[in-house]
Amino acid sequence: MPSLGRLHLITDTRPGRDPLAVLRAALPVARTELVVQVRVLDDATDREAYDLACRIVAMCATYGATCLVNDRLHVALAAGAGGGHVGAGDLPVDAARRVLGPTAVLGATSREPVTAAAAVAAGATYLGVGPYRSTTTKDGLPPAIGVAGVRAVAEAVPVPVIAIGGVTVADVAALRAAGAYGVAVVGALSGAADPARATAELLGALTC
Ligand SMILES: Cc1ncc(COP(=O)(O)OP(=O)(O)O)c(N)n1
Ligand SMILES: Cc1ncsc1CCOP(=O)(O)O
Ligand SMILES: [Mg+2]
Repeated sequence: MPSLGRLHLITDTRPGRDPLAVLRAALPVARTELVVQVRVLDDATDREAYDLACRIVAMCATYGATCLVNDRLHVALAAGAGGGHVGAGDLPVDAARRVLGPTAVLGATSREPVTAAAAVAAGATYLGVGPYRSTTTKDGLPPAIGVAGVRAVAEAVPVPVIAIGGVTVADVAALRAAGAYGVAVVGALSGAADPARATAELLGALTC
């Protein structure tokens, strides 16, 4: 299984956003430390998801970065991605593992230690833990878990914990101190005036 990058960039495919431009800026900076998660809107077709995933798989390959696909594991397989990410409304983790096979990267969403440990037992190789803070990027999220919530999960599992939800560069030191291995972001890169610089700042905080 490949080692996991610490900076997870989740594609922002909302109207007016340009996920490929953000990726073109981030990839040369973060290279193997970048994990790109292809996340499309619910109303996107599988064809649209597949086309985007294929482009991102190819871009990642140039830099040794890992591409994962959110939710749609058949798209991950078809596009040759390194794995996928599932949450409560998606395939259960054990089923996702069967779909992806034994060597794929498989992320699972978790917000507390008991389900986190169960996800690892079912085959998750990392956990997306949050929301750390409230965020406007996704509707309908449960309350933020903060640093204490991230720490509780990190202490309970032997796999990398990736904190998600409203994460900015200013949060990274505290999250790392709480046991997070890395962070997943949408807005911190997609909304940045200079995504290359924002990538360098996040990476610096993650790897110091
Ligand atoms: C790294 C990471 N962590 C959590 C999530 C959220 O996944 P999920 O709960 O399935 O919600 P959607 O992203 O599918 O709306 C994630 N995608 N990545
Ligand atoms: C998909 C998802 N799941 C929990 S928070 C979130 C969105 C994170 O986006 P941002 O980094 O802009 O808060
Ligand atoms: Mg999901």
